[in-house]
Amino acid sequence: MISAYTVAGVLRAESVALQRHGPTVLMYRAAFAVAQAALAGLSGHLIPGSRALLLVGGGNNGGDALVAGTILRRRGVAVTAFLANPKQVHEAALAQFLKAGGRVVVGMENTSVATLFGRADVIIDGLVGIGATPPLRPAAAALVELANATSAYKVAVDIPSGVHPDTGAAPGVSFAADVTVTFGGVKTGLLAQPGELVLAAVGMDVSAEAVDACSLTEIPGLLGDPGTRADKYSDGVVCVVAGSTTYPGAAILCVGAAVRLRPGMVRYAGPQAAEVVRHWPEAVATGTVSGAGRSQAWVVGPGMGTDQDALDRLTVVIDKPEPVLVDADGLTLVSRHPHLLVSRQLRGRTTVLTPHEGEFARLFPDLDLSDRLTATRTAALRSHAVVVLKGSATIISDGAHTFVNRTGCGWLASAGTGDVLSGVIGSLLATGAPPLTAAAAGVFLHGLAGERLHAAGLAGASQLWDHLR
Ligand SMILES: NC(=O)C1=CN([C@@H]2O[C@H](COP(=O)(O)OP(=O)(O)OC[C@H]3O[C@@H](n4cnc5c(N)ncnc54)[C@H](OP(=O)(O)O)[C@@H]3O)[C@@H](O)[C@H]2O)[C@@H](O)CC1
Ligand SMILES: [K+]
Repeated sequence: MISAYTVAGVLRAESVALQRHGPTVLMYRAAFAVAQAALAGLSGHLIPGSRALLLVGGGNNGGDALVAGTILRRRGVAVTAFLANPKQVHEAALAQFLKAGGRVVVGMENTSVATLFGRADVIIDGLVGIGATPPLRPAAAALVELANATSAYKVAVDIPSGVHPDTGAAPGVSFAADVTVTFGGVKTGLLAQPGELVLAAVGMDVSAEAVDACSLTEIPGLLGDPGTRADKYSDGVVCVVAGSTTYPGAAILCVGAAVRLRPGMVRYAGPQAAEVVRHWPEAVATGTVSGAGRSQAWVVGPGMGTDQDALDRLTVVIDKPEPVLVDADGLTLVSRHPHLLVSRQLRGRTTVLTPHEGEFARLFPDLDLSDRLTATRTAALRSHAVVVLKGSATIISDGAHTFVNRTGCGWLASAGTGDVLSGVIGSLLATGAPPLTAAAAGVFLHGLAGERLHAAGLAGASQLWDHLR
C-alpha cells in the first residue's frame, strides 16, 4: 500500500514548498524526473537521434513538459512540442525550450501531424495536470487519441490527462500512460490507474496531508509469531461457512487459505465438511453453523449457493456478534434481503463485504462504477461496513479511510481466487485486527502471492496457498 493525497492536500503542501524554493526550482525538479522517465523508456534506442513529442497545455503541466523537453534536447534527443493552446503557454519554459533547439508545432491542420505522432519514440503528456477537471476539451482530447494510437512510450506528467486527480474517474478519453511521474505525493486518483507510477518528491512535505497509508510493515504483526502463541485458540479462530454440493471447491479454497496463512485453528461449517477435512485434516469441520464452536471471525458466502438452505446459514452467521466477512453468494443473498445487513448495522457489528463489480452493482445499483474510489467510499459509509471492491486495482474503504492495492497480476481475475482472498481476510480478522487493516493487508498479501506464483510460472487459485506466507 502507498500513501495517497487529494489535490487539495498537495496544493497546501505545494504552497509551503513554493515559498521555500520558488516555482522555477520545483518545476525543474519535476521536469528532471519526467526526463529521466522518458530516457528510461528510450533505453534500447540510441538516445541522440531518437524522437520525443511533447503535448503541451496552457498551464504549469505544459511548463513541466517543456522543461523536460529542454533537458532531453540537451541530451541529443530531437524534441517537438505540440502546443495545444498557443495563446496560453508557459512563456519562460517555452523560451528555454526554443533556445535549446526544440521545435514547435501549432494546430491540427498541419499536414505532418500524423507523421509527427507516428515517428515519436516517446510522447510526454503535459496537456493538463492537477489544475484541470476532466473530461478534456475537444482539442486536447484529439491529441490524446492520436497519442494513444501510437506505439510510442508514453509518459504522463503528474497525472494522465483526462483522469480526475482525486477520484481516478475518466469520463472521456484519457492518456494511456506507460508511466506517470507524479510530484510531491501520489494523487488518490492515480492509485487505480494502470501503468507504472513514479513519485518525484520535488521538495514538498506532504506528510501532514496523507489520507491513506498502509504498509508491508504492518503485516508481520497481524500474522503473529507462533513462538509466543499460548495455544491453538490464542490468535483467534476463523470459521468458514462456504461451499455446496455444486461448488465444493469454494469451501476447500477458502479454508485452505486460512489454514496456510494462520494455522492456529480454522473451523468449517457446511455441507462439505467431509471433503474439507479430507483436504485439510487440521480444520475442525461440522455440518451446521449451530454446531460450530466459538470463533473470533466468520467468513460466509463463497460457493454456498443462493437457495433457502444457504439463506438460513447466512442468517445465522449474520446474527453473530463477531466480525463477519460476506462474499460471493452471500452478497447476492444480501442484495435480495437487505434487512440482513441493516440488522448488523443497527447493532454496530463489524462487517466486511468483498464484492467484484457485478456483485457491487447488485448491492449498490445507484453508485457509479466509473468512479470506483468514490463508489467504494460511499458504499462503505452507507453500509457501515468495510467494502473491498475487487478488480485490477482493488479498493478497500471504511468510508473514512480508503486504500487502493497495487499488488497482484492479471490472472488473479480467475475462478477461485476470490475464495482464497476471503479465507485470507477472514483469518486476519480473527486476530482482532481492525477490520480495515485486516482487509487491506489481506488484499495486499493475496496480490503478492499472485505475483510470486506468476513469477514462478504457475497459475491457479489452489496454488496461491504455497505463496501466502
Ligand atoms: N504540485 C507541485 O508541487 C508541482 C506542480 N507542478 C505542475 O503544475 C501542474 C498544475 O498546474 P496548473 O495549476 O497551472 O494547472 P494545469 O494542470 O496545467 O491545468 C491548467 C491548464 O489546463 C487547461 N484546462 C483546464 N481544464 C481543461 C480541460 N477540461 N481540458 C483541456 N484543458 C483544460 C487550462 O486552460 P484554461 O481553463 O485556463 O483556459 C490551463 O491551460 C501540476 O499538475 C504539475 O504538473 C510542477 O510544475 C511543480 C511542482
Ligand atoms: K498530464
